[in-house]
Amino acid sequence: MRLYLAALQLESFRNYDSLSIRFSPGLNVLHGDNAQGKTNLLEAIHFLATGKSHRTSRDQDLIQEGKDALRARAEVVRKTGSIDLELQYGHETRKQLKINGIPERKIARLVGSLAAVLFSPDDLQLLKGPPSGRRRFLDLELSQISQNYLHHLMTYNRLLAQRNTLLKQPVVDEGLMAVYDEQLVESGAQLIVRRAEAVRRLSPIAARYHEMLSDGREGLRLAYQSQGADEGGQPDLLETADRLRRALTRVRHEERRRQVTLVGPHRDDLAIWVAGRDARLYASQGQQRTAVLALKLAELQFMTEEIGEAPLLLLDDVASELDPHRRHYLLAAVQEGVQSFITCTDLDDLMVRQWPAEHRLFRVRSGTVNLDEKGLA
Ligand SMILES: Nc1ncnc2c1ncn2[C@@H]1O[C@H](COP(=O)(O)OP(=O)(O)OP(=O)(O)O)[C@@H](O)[C@H]1O
Repeated sequence: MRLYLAALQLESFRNYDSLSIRFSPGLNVLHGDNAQGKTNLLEAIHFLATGKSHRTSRDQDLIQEGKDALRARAEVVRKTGSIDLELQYGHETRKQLKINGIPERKIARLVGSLAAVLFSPDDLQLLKGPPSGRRRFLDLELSQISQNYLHHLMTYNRLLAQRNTLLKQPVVDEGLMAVYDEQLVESGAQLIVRRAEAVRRLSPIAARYHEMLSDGREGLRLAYQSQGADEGGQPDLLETADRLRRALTRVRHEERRRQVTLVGPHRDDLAIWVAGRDARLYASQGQQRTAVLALKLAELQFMTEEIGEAPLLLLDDVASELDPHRRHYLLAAVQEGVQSFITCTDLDDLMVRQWPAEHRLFRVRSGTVNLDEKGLA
């Protein structure tokens, strides 16, 4: 089973003035020159799935230049029925969510409507880039399958910001600090336990994909690295909270000196080993591509298992970044009962002959999207 996006409407979103479009439940190819709006379209889908853009943390950037507010609306088909999802956001108004026409107070209520795995050229930096990218990879995946996780993540981030502000005061209020510490430990332990469990499950799935992609030559292993968890073990909530509490006590003086919170899930990392070596340090270009692809395919499978339906697969110009062998595996995933959206400037990169019958080809040109009736034939 898969969930799918049947229709999308945009108003004043990036370079889309007004757009209304219906998609294939199978493959959707978005073809056009550079800077026409292909990525903006995937960004809109990601925005509806997660409440956030995948490439900016500044929501204002999404509003069309010269306009006051944007609107994005999706018709999502799930096995339980269809869902009408709407997000509005303005320079003067905060983000507003409606599900089936009913306003929801919390954006976190988005979880459970639309889910997506996005793969863009930036992801190729996942291995060699800073740990924040790898934490984000885990957070995005878990936030989309669990409202509870998203709730803890938002709580943790808020507490962390408050605690860091407190640490910067000339005189630290010890009573308040003790309260923050306890709350931070509580939500932090939740994040660590959920992330570590997800990594434990992702590891063998990613290893399987990796083995296929490297013709069985190289093994891949993932581990969650945290001061609050045993590497590889299955952490227990109380034990993790205890560890975190002890770690906070240990770094107490150092934190006062540096005026920032030094332990917790915001400092953790996802370790990736390829052929027994730390890929974050040693992976070659080719090894990085293979490992990232294996991670993304594993994410898709893991989310499918968790949600009970395959999420959307959004591929932003990645086919051109991969060699034919890796591309073949990626495109095979596209055909296995997943609704996918692929942007490209050159259709030849997509190995058109292998495409399933259930597809639509769209031409994207300066903020307009037109269905090409001939399709990929
Ligand atoms: N807030 C905005 N208001 C209006 N136009 C915008 C806004 N943000 C971006 N754009 C425009 O959107 C276009 C970029 O679109 P997009 O990033 O989707 O390109 P693309 O079609 O994916 O191209 P490429 O193949 O180069 O990635 C640019 O012309 C840019 O000026």
